[in-house]
Amino acid sequence: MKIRIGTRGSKLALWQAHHVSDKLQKAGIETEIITIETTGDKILDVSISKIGSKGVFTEEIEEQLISGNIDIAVHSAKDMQSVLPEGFKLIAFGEREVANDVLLSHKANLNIEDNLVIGTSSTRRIAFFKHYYPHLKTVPVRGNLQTRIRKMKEGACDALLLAYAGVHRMGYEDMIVQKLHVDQIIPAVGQGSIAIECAHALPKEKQEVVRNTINHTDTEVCLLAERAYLKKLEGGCSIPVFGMARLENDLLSLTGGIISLNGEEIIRKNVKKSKNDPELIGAELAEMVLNDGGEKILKEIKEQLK
Ligand SMILES: NCc1[nH]cc(CCC(=O)O)c1CC(=O)O
Repeated sequence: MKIRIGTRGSKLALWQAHHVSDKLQKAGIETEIITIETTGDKILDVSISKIGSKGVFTEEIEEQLISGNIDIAVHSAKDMQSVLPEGFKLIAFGEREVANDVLLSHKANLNIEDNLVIGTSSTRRIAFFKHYYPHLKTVPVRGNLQTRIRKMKEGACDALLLAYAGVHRMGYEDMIVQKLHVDQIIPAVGQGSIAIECAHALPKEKQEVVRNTINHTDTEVCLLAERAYLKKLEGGCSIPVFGMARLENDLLSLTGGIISLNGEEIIRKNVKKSKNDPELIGAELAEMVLNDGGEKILKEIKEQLK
């Protein structure tokens, strides 16, 4: 059996594809990595929230899954919409890394109390920073990690706000100047984990081999809860919705919410229950968040992003 793995061409995406490929090879399975360029990779000058988040990084990859050119696609879990297009599913989640965000800079001795310019295009990060660090200015910086670092060094900003997972995978840990705490700057749903997508039509034996080799059960339970929450919030990646689940023995603790674009209003809730039905926990959290002011914030954000 040979598994053909589709991936975007960024260094981070390739790292993730090779990570999955190595695991499959260690399990005795032959692999091949196929790089696919997506619309999201081509459009670098426009913020993702403006080109529309739906599938800009996935559409071309899904075409290859349907045509059978590739068997599976490797993605960052947090880049995946909560509802996949008809005919596709996620069959495995890789073990999650530390999920927090970090500030990265080429300048030593930066202090978050200083008047820094922070590079980020994420509405969630911008809103959280407006809330907790109102003295800081944010500027949009797009592109893959290497491009963003180059733009920072050229003077676009003092520091970048990024997921630790990507920074770690790319080996830029020595540039981390501050770790943000997950209880304060709550990560995006799925942050730090890898998701494997396939077409429903992929032969069952291949699906099983991939799932058995790659899936990390504890991570999967957490991500099912988080993604069920995201689904109810109708959160595309441009909506500052956040959520992170953790296992505490047999209990699943899911904290999540929504923050207004200007950072002024935050709704943050927690549901902790038996891990047996993670999707129910996600749905329950969504109901609490929506009923307790989240619905109003969500409506306002959709108006503002139009
Ligand atoms: N939105 C881009 C993206 N998708 C996944 C990661 C990092 C890796 C991960 O969270 O798994 C990043 C970069 C970032 O947010 O800093």
